Amino acid sequence: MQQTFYKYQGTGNDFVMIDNRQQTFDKNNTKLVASLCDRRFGIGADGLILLENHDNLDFKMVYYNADGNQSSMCGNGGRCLVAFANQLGVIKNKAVFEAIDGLHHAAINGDIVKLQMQNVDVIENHRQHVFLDTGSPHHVQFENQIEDFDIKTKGAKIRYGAPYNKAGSNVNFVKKISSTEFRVRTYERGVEDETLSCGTGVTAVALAMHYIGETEKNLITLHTQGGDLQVSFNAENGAYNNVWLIGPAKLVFQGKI
Ligand SMILES: N[C@@H](CCC[C@H](N)C(=O)O)C(=O)O
Repeated sequence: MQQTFYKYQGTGNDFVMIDNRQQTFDKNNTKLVASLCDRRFGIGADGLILLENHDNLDFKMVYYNADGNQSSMCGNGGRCLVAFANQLGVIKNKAVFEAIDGLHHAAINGDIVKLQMQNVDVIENHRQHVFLDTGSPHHVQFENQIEDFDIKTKGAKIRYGAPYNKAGSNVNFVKKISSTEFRVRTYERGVEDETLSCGTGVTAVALAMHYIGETEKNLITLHTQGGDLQVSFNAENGAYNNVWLIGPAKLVFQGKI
């Protein structure tokens, strides 16, 4: 049976979207997911997302990295899924859905999708980096030569090294532009390369920069390779709530597999 797929992107972080409300997709087929995400032999994407029915909420998000494995939360993917649900008529401009890290509220206005992220109350401030989990694990460190830097090699070394080892972490390199603007490049676990943008990654950078005193603002613009995102939050004694990831999410094309 042929299956319709949709390709979405959020600041260049791109995803294959499948409406799996009828449970027609072969969910445990890692090779199939990886082959659909392959940029030469497949559709090409950083990840694949299933939109599924939920008993009490608008829908459920099931996220796979480009390597074909289910993974932790994807912020840009969540924003793209909200745009997809809106396009399908599953929601009308507002959503509450379940992802692997819990419940998410979201709102869509034109191309702009606002996604509420999980509260963060544990942030590790190490000598050379900050580590936190914003739904996915993120290592954050400064890099002044950020424009001219081998993200893939340097990112992989950190991602596979101690203390992360096989389970790994996403790795974000940051340059401060001002107290409201930071430049970010991200090496993504499960893609095992730089992606043009990472939603949980820029969220981690915004909270980390506030936590270590690089900013006192609570609305931060993050410049990624694929465009600009914003993160807003409330800070209370080193803990963060009411965290929102804001930016564009767009349909690129659709087809049949
Ligand atoms: N692109 C993502 C992050 C996806 C999850 C990540 N690759 C992992 O396995 O931790 C985002 O926008 O948040």
